[in-house]
Amino acid sequence: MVSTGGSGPFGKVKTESSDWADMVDRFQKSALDSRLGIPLIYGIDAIHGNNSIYGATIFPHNVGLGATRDADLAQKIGEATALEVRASGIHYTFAPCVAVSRDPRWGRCYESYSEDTVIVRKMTSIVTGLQGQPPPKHPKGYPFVAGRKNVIACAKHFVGDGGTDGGINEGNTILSYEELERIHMAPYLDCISRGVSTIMASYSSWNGRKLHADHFLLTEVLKDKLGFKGVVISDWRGLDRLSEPRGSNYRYCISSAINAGIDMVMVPYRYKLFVEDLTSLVESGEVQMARIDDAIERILRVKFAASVFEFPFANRSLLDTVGCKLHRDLAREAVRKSLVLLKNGKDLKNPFLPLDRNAKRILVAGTHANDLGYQCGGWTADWKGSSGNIAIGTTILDAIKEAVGDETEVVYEQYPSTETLARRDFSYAVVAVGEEPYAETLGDNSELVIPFDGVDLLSSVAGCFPTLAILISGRPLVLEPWLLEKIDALIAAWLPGSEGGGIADVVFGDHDFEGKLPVTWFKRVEQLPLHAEMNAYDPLFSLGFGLTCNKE
Ligand SMILES: OC[C@@H]1[C@@H](O)[C@H](O)[C@@H](O)c2nc(CNc3ccccc3)cn21
Repeated sequence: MVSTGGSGPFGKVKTESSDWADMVDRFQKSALDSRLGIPLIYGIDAIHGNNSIYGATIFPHNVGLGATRDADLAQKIGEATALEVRASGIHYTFAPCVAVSRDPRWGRCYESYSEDTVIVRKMTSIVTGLQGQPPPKHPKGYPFVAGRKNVIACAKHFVGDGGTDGGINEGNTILSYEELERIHMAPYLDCISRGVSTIMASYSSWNGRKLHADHFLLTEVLKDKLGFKGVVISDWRGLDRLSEPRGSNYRYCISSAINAGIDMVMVPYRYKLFVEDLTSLVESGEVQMARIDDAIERILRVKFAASVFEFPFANRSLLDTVGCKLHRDLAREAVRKSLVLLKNGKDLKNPFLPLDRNAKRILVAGTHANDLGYQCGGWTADWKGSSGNIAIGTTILDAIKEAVGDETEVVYEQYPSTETLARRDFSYAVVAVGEEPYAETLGDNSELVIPFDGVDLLSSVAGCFPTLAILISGRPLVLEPWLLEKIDALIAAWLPGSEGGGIADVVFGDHDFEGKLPVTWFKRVEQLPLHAEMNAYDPLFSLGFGLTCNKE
């Protein structure tokens, strides 16, 4: 069973882990009472913590983790996420996304660790965190889940989801097989070596062929050549997208996908029709029983590996791990390490950061200074996320207030008034601007400008006071030279999640900046796609760029 887009226990807005455990266990009891008594697995998109559940630790989205390049950190985040997911009775997360995002216009770029395959490959360590470390002699290609504190993982979306033409979500990746293998397929070999239990097919196409119906890539390459012995799962209504109009000729769609190598299908609505049609296809011989046997064998293999036969129900002893200090401290460390310092002072001899925590009076402003939903981004609480107190955590404003000295006055105005801008008694200003949360195609964007009049806000404040700009976004956005000149310092904070304290830790000098750009920062959208492998590479900030505060 699958929860997507915020679906969960009925009747509750801020559902908690125990509510989910109650719900999943009820479904599980029905499964065990069925004819064969085979336990179900319950899946959810726990992609930056157990992000659908209120009170869960919300980690930075993958683009921020890519800026850390820290494989050990990613593994620890996987371990923490697995605990919080199992506490809610859920066995399976549709994570990690190992897309190699080659164009920031893509609405899912923040789910990708990097435009650089090497960085994405490094961050697949999260699979080991989620599932556990396979023993040395574990057979290659076979799924592995260590125990009740681990979850079934899902590498997605196979293959080339981040390489579509124009960054169009669910679009077409136009590459030779060699380029597809080198750029987009490489991280899957690492996931398979780590014992990943499932791999999700991409909605996108390769050279005009839909991945969900591509026998060559799903079976001949993934299963035969790479030896993957886990489950290939479809995306949500991925089969419906195999025909036009979407969902028509469903029997043909089912036949194409199952024969291509899809083993498990996400059918949220028309599941009865699915069962009828597939049964009919097997009876007619259009789908061979051997294909069904292969799919069932893989599904049972994952369920046995995940010990759901032995332990089908929620492990409620883990409930006290949800949002615990250990996990929040880990998330705060991840935030610290993800921040990329793009500008520090109007000349190198006068660095602007770290800020004076004992300044007399500071102004905090901007749409993203006091909005937990904005700093968490999409796939938080529900599918596309939202503004407001949708999680438990610390906003940038909260963090600044906690970090400054007792004598320091913090004045907060989302949009500073003319009276405030006319004052001359602020030591400096911190202005947080950025994108509103988005998911999938809703995030496709070819302008990539800072929304909510963020540029005007930055300009008006920086025209009055020394100003640190913090950009909360899933990707690089347009930064005009005049604006860069006007502000005193600039941090790319990506989508940091619940622990805004990590930003204050670095801004006030308790820790230095470590983050390096995981993606190219373009000058103009007309340059796109623009990545470090290209000959004509003229970015505003290169892949790997990032300043530090210390002199050496
Ligand atoms: O949530 C399940 C999957 C997810 O794992 C995939 O990465 C993603 O491509 C995906 N998209 C949908 C469809 N999105 C949706 C959003 C709100 C309500 C219903 C469906 C589901 N899923």
